[in-house]
Amino acid sequence: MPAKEPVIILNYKTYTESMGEQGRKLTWMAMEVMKETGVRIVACPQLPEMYHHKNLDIEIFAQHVDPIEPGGHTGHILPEALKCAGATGTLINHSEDRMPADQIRKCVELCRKHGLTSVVCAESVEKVKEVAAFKPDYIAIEPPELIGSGIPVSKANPDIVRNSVNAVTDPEIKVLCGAGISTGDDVKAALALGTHGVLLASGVVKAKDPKKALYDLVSLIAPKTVTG
Ligand SMILES: O=C[C@H](O)COP(=O)(O)O
Repeated sequence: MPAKEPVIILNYKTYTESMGEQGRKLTWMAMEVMKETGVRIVACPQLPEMYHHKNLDIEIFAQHVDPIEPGGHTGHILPEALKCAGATGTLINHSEDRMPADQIRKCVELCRKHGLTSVVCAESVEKVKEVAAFKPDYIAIEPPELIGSGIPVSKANPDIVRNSVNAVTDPEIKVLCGAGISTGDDVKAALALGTHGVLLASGVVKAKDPKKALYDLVSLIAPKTVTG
């Protein structure tokens, strides 16, 4: 299995480029790059397709979970069902799928109960502080205005990343950053600011050559020589 840190979380969002067979290919590419370079990569495929990514040698996180117990919750996503589908973790409160603070807290608690890794997204340092009280495994700071922009948060707004890292005093909680990350340089800058990795999507999913983009992404942090 991959090295412990840092982590690259690749969110497939709902792009057509990450759907169906293309989505499966993307997961295989991520798996190959991870094996070859030793950098931990986590894939977040589209939820209805999670089963197609099960039992591969790569961690799979969901893009969302709901704060519910088994029962009558039509259309919702049950933490237990994510586990059945092969997920070992989930994003919570992504910028494109926000939830109120009490629901975030409940999701984190349910993740803990069911052994799922929780990655809570936050749009500001204030939100980082608020969700840190819920003790998720990861907090990803993502300024919404930079999401999908190709302008990396680690270079465009290093202060929000640095301040988020400093705001989390609990050593058990790891801080990631996301928005506009697409190159090895962007990842290196994110780590230099004290993060444990990045959360990204379009820089890889929408790249002409996603495998090349993945190799570039890990090129400056890989413990093994990158040949791709
Ligand atoms: O989940 C990923 C983030 O929203 C960042 O998206 P992006 O890499 O396309 O900017």
